[in-house]
Amino acid sequence: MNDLLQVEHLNKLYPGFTLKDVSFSVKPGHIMGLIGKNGAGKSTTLKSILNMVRPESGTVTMLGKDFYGHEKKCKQDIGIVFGGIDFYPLKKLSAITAVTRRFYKDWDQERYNDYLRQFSLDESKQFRSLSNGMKVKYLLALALSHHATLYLLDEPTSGLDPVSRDEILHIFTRIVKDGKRSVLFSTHITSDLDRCADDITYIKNGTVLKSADKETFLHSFEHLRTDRDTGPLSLEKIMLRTEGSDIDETAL
Ligand SMILES: Nc1ncnc2c1ncn2[C@@H]1O[C@H](COP(=O)(O)OP(=O)(O)OP(=O)(O)O)[C@@H](O)[C@H]1O
Repeated sequence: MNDLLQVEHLNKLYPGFTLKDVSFSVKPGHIMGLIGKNGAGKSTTLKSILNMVRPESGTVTMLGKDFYGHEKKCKQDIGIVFGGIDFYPLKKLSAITAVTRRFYKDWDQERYNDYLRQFSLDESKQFRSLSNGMKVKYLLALALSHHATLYLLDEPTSGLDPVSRDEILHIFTRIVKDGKRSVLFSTHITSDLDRCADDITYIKNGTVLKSADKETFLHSFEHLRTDRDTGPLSLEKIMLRTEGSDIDETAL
């Protein structure tokens, strides 16, 4: 089966920041984690893929189609979550859902109601009155309720307590289990990826440092290991050492 997402040579120029030649692909049945420190370009990558910001160049093939040429059709088949966007802050959840539901041909009200219950969401509340974690859960409930094939999620677990994070990671694992769907999500919480990711893409200063299946990825950072490391390096250690901020606590 073909990759569900192929990103090739994506470039986006902001004053003071450039996303440079970003390429990677997501296989069906896989969960890919997008890591990188604050300001590395994770959100810009996801936004450029989705044409939420217009990239200078590059191609995005989604579910076998050129995304920029078939945006409307492709969007039916993808679930998207972007944190930090308080759209319709004064609207009640029920009103936002009513608009969303109309957009998706494959909207599944029963599944949506199940997620409302599972996430303890009250539809009569205004979006702005939700806690940050509840906002993320609500956006996830929308993204998960129209039988998408590909999920593109910007920090979907940030702001969630450990129990809720666990719940969400289980949902991701369940989604990809049939081998036909995929999840791409950015995160700072590398332990979430230790637990559920098949593949990792590491963005540093706007470029892809490494994109590979987790085993190959971890192996390619073996050179960062020191004599004091007993086991393989965790993703967190890899990031800390790559970014040059791995403080030796025994030296303090
Ligand atoms: N609309 C914009 N105009 C100008 N610069 C922007 C814009 N959006 C993002 N940037 C810049 O692009 C760079 C990458 O930002 P981005 O949000 O992609 O990083 P990130 O890896 O998602 O960071 P974080 O982990 O903090 O969310 C930053 O320097 C940011 O200031």
